Order: sequence, then C-alpha cells, then structure tokens
Amino acid sequence: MIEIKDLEKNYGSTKAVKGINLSINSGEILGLLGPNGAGKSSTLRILTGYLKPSSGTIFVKGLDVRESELEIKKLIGYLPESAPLYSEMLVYDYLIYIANLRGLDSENIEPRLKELADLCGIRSVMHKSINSLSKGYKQRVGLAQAMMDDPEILVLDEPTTGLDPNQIVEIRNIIREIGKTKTVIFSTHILSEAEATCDRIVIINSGVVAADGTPAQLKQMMEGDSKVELTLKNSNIEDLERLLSQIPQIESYKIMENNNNLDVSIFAKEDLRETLYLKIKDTNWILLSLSLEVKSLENIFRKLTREQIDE
Ligand SMILES: Nc1ncnc2c1ncn2[C@@H]1O[C@H](COP(=O)(O)OP(=O)(O)OP(=O)(O)O)[C@@H](O)[C@H]1O
Repeated sequence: MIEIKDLEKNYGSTKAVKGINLSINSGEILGLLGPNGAGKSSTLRILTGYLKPSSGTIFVKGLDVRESELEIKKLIGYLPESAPLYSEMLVYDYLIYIANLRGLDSENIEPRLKELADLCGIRSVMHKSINSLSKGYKQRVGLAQAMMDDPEILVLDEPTTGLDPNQIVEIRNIIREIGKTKTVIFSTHILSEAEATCDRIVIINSGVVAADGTPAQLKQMMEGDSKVELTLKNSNIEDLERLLSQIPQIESYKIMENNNNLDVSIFAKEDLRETLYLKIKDTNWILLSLSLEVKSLENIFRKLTREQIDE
C-alpha cells in the first residue's frame, strides 16, 4: 500500500533521512520507533504531503507524493506532533468546521460526528471548549479530526507524548480499535508503546532503518547473542580460565573477584548454560548461580541506537 523508496531529506547540511526503503502493507499497525532526531517526523511529513523529499520518494497506492499531493492527502488522516486545535471552539463546533473543510455532505456530518464521538470516546466533552480539556482528551479530538473523512490510512506523530499513563492506555486502545480496519502508522520514541500497539516495528536511527520486524522477530534477532552469568565458590581464576578454554563456543568472558567468589559473564552465539554446568559438575567448585540474560526489545533498541542514546 505504501512504498518508501530511497527516501532522503536534508535541511541545509543536516541529513535527517538518509535513504529509507520500506514497504507498508494494507491493514498493518506499524510503529516507527527511534530516538529524538532519528528522522521519524520528517518521514511522516513527507508521507502526508507536508514536506518534499530531497531525493527518493513515497508511493501511496501507486501515487507519487511528489506529484499527487492532494489525492494522497485524501487517503491519509494525519495527526501531527502538536495537534492544530482551535482552543476557543467547542469540540462539537470544531468537528463540524473540520467536516465542512473536508467537504463532507451536510446530511452525513451529524451521523459521522456520532460515530467519531463513540470511536474516540469524546461523547461527554462534545459541548466543552477545547482549551478546557485535558491533554488526553485534546488528543482524542485530534484523532477524531484525523479520522473525519474515514481515511484508509492514519498517520500519527508521537500520539502519546505528554500524556499520563492512563491517557496513554486509552489512546493506545483507540489506535488498536482503528487499526482493526485501517492501516495505521505512528511514530514513538517509547519502546513499550510500539511493543504494545504494533504488528510491526521499524526502528529508525540516524535517518536509516536499523531494524524491521514483528516484536517477536526483533527479539529473535538477538538469539545469536547470549550472555550467561554465573557465580562460583571455591574456584580460582587460573583453573576457571583453563576450563573455559575447553569450550570453543565461548567468544569472550569476563571474570570478577567478589570476596571469595568469582562472578563470571560468558558471551557466545548460543546458550551455554548446560555445557558450563556439565563441566563445572566435574570439579569441586560450588555453583552459586547460573542464569541467561533475558533478551528484551529494550536491549535491542539500546544496542541499535546506542550511539544516539549515549550522546
Ligand atoms: N525544519 C527543520 N530545519 C532544520 N533541521 C530540521 C528541521 N526539521 C528537523 N530537523 C532536523 O532533522 C533531524 C531529524 O528530525 P525529525 O524531527 O525528523 O526526527 P524525529 O525522529 O521525528 O525526532 P523528534 O522525535 O525529536 O521529532 C534532526 O536532527 C532535526 O533537528
């Protein structure tokens, strides 16, 4: 449905997007995940026709963003990072205004507003002024305007930024509900957000795609990297190093003396707990602990984006 081809965006000498290639399928809930400044907003603004690419392009249902900006805008509902709401207006008046702006037939406006009020959970605030609403409700109104003409694709730029945990869960539920029938693309720098909401996560770092897959696939990517930690009593470094040298799968290890014990970290391509246990069993050492470091998406994200996070 959406094909991003060799997309680049420069702002003067700043290279914000450096050659992104991505296919997004119809019906996907896709999370663009990356640290601040990774190039997520630039990519989404090009997709929605609000920014021109420096080179490369995006096709939306075969339409090129460089040529068919208006047709593409009709296919996409867009909620930018700071929602452009008219704060003095009542929610109801604002949504009527948006409906007229988008050219909805007048007889369809009331029924559509009712549907959106239910979908976005704003029925109780329809007659309140926008500036009296909490940030969570403002965001729901923003979602309602993005969904006004029932677009096939919904694009949300950091939709949960600045919300409290309860509001985040509520917006997440609305996104999931919308995602049952639409293609949804949203950006976030919060990993748990992407993990909880998306079918697919694309990690963007420094303007390029650093990883792409389902949350489960991304976790699997790390299968090759295993770290076993163990603590030994009654051992000594020399004998331990001799024993470790008999296990060719070990790529590297670290040994730390801790009172009378040795704390050992062992890095390998596979889980070596069993091999280690069987070797240690034949010694007179006491194995106080043996564990495999649990892989999490957090680790993957940190590993892939370390440079920027450390900055
Ligand atoms: N209008 C602009 N003029 C100059 N530089 C810009 C402009 N917009 C973005 N940039 C720079 O481009 C890079 C990518 O920004 P972008 O907003 O696309 O990233 P992001 O991943 O969405 O980050 P954030 O979450 O902080 O918005 C950053 O270094 C940013 O400072």
